[in-house]
Amino acid sequence: MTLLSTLHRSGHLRTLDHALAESLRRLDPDTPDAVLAAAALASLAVAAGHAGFDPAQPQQLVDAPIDWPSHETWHQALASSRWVARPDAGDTESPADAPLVLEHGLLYLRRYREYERRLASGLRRIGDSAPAAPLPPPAGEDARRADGGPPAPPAGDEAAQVPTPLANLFAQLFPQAATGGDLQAQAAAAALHHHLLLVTGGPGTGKTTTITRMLVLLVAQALQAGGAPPRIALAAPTGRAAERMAESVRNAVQTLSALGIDPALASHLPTTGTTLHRLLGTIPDRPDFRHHADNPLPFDVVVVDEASMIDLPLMAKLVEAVPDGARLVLLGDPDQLPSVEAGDVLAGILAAASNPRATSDTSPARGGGRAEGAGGGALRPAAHAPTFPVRHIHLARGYRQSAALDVAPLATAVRSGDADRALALLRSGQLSGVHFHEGDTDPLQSHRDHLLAHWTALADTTDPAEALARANRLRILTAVREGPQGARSLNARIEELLAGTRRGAGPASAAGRYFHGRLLLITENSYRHRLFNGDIGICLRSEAGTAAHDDSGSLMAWFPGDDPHNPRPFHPAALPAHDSAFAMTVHKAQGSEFGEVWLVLPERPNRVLSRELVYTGLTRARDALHLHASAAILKDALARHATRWSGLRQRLSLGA
Ligand SMILES: Nc1ncnc2c1ncn2[C@@H]1O[C@H](COP(=O)(O)OP(=O)(O)OP(=O)(O)O)[C@@H](O)[C@H]1O
Repeated sequence: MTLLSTLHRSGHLRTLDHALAESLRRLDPDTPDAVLAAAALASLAVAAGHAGFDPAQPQQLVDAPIDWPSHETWHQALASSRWVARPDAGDTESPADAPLVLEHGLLYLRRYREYERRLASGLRRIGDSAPAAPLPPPAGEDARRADGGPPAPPAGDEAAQVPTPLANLFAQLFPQAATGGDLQAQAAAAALHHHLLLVTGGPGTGKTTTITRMLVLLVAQALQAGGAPPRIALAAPTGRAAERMAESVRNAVQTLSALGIDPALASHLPTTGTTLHRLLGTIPDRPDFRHHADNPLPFDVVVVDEASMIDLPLMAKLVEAVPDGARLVLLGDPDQLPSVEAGDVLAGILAAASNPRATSDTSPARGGGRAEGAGGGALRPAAHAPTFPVRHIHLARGYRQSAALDVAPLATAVRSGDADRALALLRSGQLSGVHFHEGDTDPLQSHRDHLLAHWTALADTTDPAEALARANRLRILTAVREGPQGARSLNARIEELLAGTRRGAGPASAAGRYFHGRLLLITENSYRHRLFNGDIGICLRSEAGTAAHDDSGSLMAWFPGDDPHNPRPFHPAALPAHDSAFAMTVHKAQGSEFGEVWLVLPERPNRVLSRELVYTGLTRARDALHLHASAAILKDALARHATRWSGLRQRLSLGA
């Protein structure tokens, strides 16, 4: 049997993957089996979140006892195939008549190779655009970049090089900066010198606070130069994340008056955030946006939160829409799961940003081979000038103190894969708000009443904004969608339970029905509805319908809009693809926070389990964390990194 049919018959390929290979065979019946199978795997790889397929590690994509061709065999067949382009230079477009591209050891679907190329070139364009007031190179030091670009200050020195007219304001904003070592101050000062800035850190490390102060500095700089204040956009991949970011910025602005900052400066800061889709301008039924290279965004500074969630196509389109001379500031937590869709873009940028000769204080690269490094080190002093014009500062100190929840020590152990420490912390019961239900993988049985009380209470209100806010007070998060501990089966059970409650929101037969209080999760992007993968809504009957005993036609599904106080109603039958959202996967919960998180890991080992998944899940909790898992599964998860194949680091580092 050929490799293609082995993969197909064993159910490892999707219809789409197999159809691609079959169409190549139809066009040229002499196409070798190795090429057909690799084409199908390149298509499957994208669905698994990779930018391309690595023929040296097929078992990472398909975990089955298959007699794989050797890497050399595969490479030779691909390199000599008419379907596979091998561009001479990384920054040139690959020919449109070859659907596959072999580059940096990966086999790409052409479209994804082009996204990666366009992203790399867009990032370099932004980083290369000279700052408004370039700094002179420090005496005696060759600060010229290796690629001959404009002078860049040595990493870590920006806080000491704030231009004199801004020095007083800077000292007010960052009182600790004078003593040195204030990474928040360095990040803000870096924005004065760099157009491409990456500020990373875990929850509560002050990323938004820092960015707010950085924006005040940029406003002051523009005003002092006699210009208009910069036009600033705040954006995030999901509506919820955008809303959270804007709220944090508003909170940070309030603290400015205590520092004696002129309120007139802060008045130029935006008070609302937007999703990336809205920022770029969706066009109904099309994946393109209104803003692109030829119609750039009307902003001078674009700040994007939750950058780890952004996939390759979206990041490429964003970067191309950033106008020449504008700044792009990416905020994110590199220890979180990579984006659901293809990419792991943040990891690629971080890996390119970290200088191989610089000292790094933390995480080893995620996975091996061509998987990108996780980045995540503290400020990395450069031993020599980097070729990729980006500045990366990692904020390590947590500031958010919650008397209710002390999850930080656990998050640190999980992030570093220290299972013994994580288990000791969990078993000690000493972390406030953290509850370990060891060996109990069914919270619906062990904590039925508590959980049901939350969901039935959702049906007590008919005010959509209030209901959406209440819904966020508790969420079950799962590692997987299928299986007994998967989101799908938990949702089905929850709906059955709700159907049986007296006050209950649920219908007699829950499956597939819309009922008052049902939580919905959108599972595809719909530009027409402006509803996107991961958006959460709630079904509510109108005031009149509430008294009725049946689910009358007045039931609508409400989703957050631009204004959090004014959710948008949709007729349930007209919604894009969706599931219930009483329980949801950690992947879908990225960018959101919930009061109580009930994190349920599966009973059996699963390749999807990783330290990034557990870290992302537990850092979604604001007030309480309940972890349902066995010690063995937790150990298994923490031993694994979520790896992705991508050539972005090579493109950015090599300039190709
Ligand atoms: N240097 C600082 N000194 C004291 N408090 C700080 C400092 N920086 C931030 N904080 C406080 O820590 C809390 C978290 O800050 P912030 O919201 O900026 O963090 P974040 O990294 O953006 O968090 P998240 O990733 O969860 O959105 C806020 O209450 C903020 O006021």
